[in-house]
Amino acid sequence: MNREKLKTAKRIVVKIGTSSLILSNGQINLKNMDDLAFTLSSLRHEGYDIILVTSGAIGVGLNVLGLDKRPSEIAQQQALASIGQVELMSLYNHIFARYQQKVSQLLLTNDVIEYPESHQNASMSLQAILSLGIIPIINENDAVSVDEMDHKTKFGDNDRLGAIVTNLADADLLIMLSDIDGLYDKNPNIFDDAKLIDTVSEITDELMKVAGGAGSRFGTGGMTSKLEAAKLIFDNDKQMVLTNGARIREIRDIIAGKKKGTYFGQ
Ligand SMILES: Nc1ncnc2c1ncn2[C@@H]1O[C@H](COP(=O)(O)OP(=O)(O)O)[C@@H](O)[C@H]1O
Ligand SMILES: N[C@@H](CCC(=O)OP(=O)(O)O)C(=O)O
Repeated sequence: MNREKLKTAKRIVVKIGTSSLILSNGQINLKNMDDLAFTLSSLRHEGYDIILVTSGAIGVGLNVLGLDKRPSEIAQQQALASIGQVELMSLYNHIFARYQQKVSQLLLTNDVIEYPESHQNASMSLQAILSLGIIPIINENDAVSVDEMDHKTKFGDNDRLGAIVTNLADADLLIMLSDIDGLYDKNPNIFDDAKLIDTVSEITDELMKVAGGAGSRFGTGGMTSKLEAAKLIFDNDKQMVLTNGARIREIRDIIAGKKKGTYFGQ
C-alpha cells in the first residue's frame, strides 16, 4: 500500500556513499560506478529527472595518493577531498559518457540552508541543469566547508546533503545507496539475528536507538545519519528508500513499488 506512491516519482535524487564507491582494499568500485551510470542514464533517457549526490572525494583522494588511512587533521582531509573530487568527476564524466549522458558538478555548502538567496540561486541552477537534460552530480564543497562556533558552512555528512538536495530540487524521492540492504531492527554488525525493516512511517526515539555507526573504514555517520536524513524527508513530506549500492540496478524495482530495501514514507 505505502509503496504505491513510489510509482508516481518523476524527479529522483540518488545518494551514493563512499562504502559503495571504494572497495575495502582502497580501489575504486568500477562495477558499482558503471551500474550507477547505466541505470541513471537510462532512466534519464526515459524522461525522469535525475540528480546524483555522491560521496567519495576523500576515498578517491586516498586512492590517488596511494594512502590507506584517512588523516586526522582537517586541512589534510580537505586537501584529499580537493584532489579526489577531480578524479571522481573525471571518472563519472567518462562512465556516463559511455551511456550518452552529460553530467555537471555542483559543490555545495550549508550556505544554501543558511541564506535564502543562496537557496534560491542553487535551486534555480539545479532547475536549469535538469531542463537541459543533464544529470547534476553534487557533493559538499569539502575544501572550504568548516564547522566552527560562529561559522558553519558544513552540512555534516552527505546523507543530510541528500535530504537537503531532495528539498532544494523539489524531488519526489531520495534513494540512498549504502553497503547494507536497508535498516535493520538491531545493528547487524553486532547482532546475527537482526531483521530488515520493510517500512518506516515515523522516526521515533526507539528507532534512533537501533541505529549504529559506520560499518566500513571509509564510511562516515553510519545508520544514525541516515535516520537524521529521513527526519528531514518526513518534515518535507518526501519519501526515501534505503537500499544496497551493490545492487544498483534494483532502482528500477524500487520505483516500480517492489519491496526492496527500507521504505521511509507514509
Ligand atoms: N540498525 C542498523 N541497520 C543497518 N545498518 C546499521 C545499523 N546500525 C549500524 N549500521 C551500520 O551502518 C553502515 C552504513 O553506514 P556507512 O558506513 O556510513 O555507509 P555509507 O558510506 O553508505 O554512508 C552499515 O554498513 C552498518 O554496518
Ligand atoms: N563529502 C565527503 C563525504 C562525506 C560523507 O558523508 O561520506 P559517506 O558517509 O560515505 O556518505 C567526500 O566526498 O569524501
